[in-house]
Amino acid sequence: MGRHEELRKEIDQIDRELVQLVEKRMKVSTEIAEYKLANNIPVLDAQREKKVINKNISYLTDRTLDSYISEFSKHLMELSRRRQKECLKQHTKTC
Ligand SMILES: C=C(O[C@@H]1C=C(C(=O)O)C=C[C@H]1O)C(=O)O
Repeated sequence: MGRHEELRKEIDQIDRELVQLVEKRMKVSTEIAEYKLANNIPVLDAQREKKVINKNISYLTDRTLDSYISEFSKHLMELSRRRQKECLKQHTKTC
């Protein structure tokens, strides 16, 4: 196997793990949505999102990746909120 192929295999394995973790995160987010619905709490919590971004950046060892992780976290939470809203709207068993 050439080096390119070898590295792509590595990326594929990382993506598999990432997808599994994103799925897990989305499920927890959905549970939070249920709690919010029951307790009349809005989906967006801007303060919490700032903390999540800073926390995630702090996990990095490579400081040159700060802005990427900041952006990644923002995207992730945007999707998480979208999923929460979708679940609250439909309120089906799929969520
Ligand atoms: C999951 C929550 O809902 C929203 C999504 C967040 C996330 O995906 O981490 C964080 C804050 C909220 O805007 C939460 O309130 O914890």
